[in-house]
Amino acid sequence: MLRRVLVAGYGAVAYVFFLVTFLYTIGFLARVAVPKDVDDGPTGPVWLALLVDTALLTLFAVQHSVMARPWFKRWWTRWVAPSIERSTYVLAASLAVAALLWLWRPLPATVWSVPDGWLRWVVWAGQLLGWGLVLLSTFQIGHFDLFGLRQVFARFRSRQYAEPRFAQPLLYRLVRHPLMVGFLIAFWVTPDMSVGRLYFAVVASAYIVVAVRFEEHDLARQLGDDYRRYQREVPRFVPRVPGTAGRRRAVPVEPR
Ligand SMILES: C[S@@+](CC[C@H](N)C(=O)[O-])C[C@H]1O[C@@H](n2cnc3c(N)ncnc32)[C@H](O)[C@@H]1O
Repeated sequence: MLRRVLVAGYGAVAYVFFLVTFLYTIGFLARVAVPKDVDDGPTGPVWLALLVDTALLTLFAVQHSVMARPWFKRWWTRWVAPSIERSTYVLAASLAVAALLWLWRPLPATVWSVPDGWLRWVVWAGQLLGWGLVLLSTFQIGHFDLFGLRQVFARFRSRQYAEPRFAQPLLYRLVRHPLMVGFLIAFWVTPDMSVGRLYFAVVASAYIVVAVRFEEHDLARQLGDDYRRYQREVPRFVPRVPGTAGRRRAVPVEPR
């Protein structure tokens, strides 16, 4: 019983830590309601800021991509119980984000700034829409599975955990990566773009473009022709314009 309580507690702590870093990231990029944002921090030579920021972004990218690979999961679940595998991944990812938020070095020179007025509010709304899309997408494919909570609570209740099926809810019929589209919108749609924030947006976007290829490679291996058909039917990031020749309905995909 104690072990099951500890597992559930560990999952809950990992989830809360994720929520805190996620909300902080929104404030960090928006420069709202956080003590240290993307344009704050120790100043110094540009080369040092670029070096530190690149190292922080690389740490996140390597952690996120390596730990998500099936071969890595097979390897480390020899030591880490499968019920806390996802929570540990979430904890590691949140630690990498926390390090980035804490140690990020600013390059505050302005690239663009939208003057006060209605357009500025429209741009803010666009950024909020991006974050909303991120959150909504997680719920479409199983928010509590993605962040490890269902796994630890299945263990707590001594139930067998079943991975969610490969789903094609609304957003996933429009594009294959709505969650990443949400991030791209949140990173780029901003009324105030500094050099440091632009560097963050460029590197993070490049990482997203590479990371989804790894994810698709794994999904194609798991689901075979069904996934390859889904790739043909549904665009990666940009929805098709209704009425264009390429528009077709997505086909059902077998469960994972
Ligand atoms: C962080 S989520 C990102 C999902 C997707 N790349 C996106 O941007 O919306 C990554 C996890 O989602 C899973 N996944 C991707 N597409 C899915 C779908 N249509 N249904 C269920 N799970 C999916 C992947 O297997 C992976 O474990």
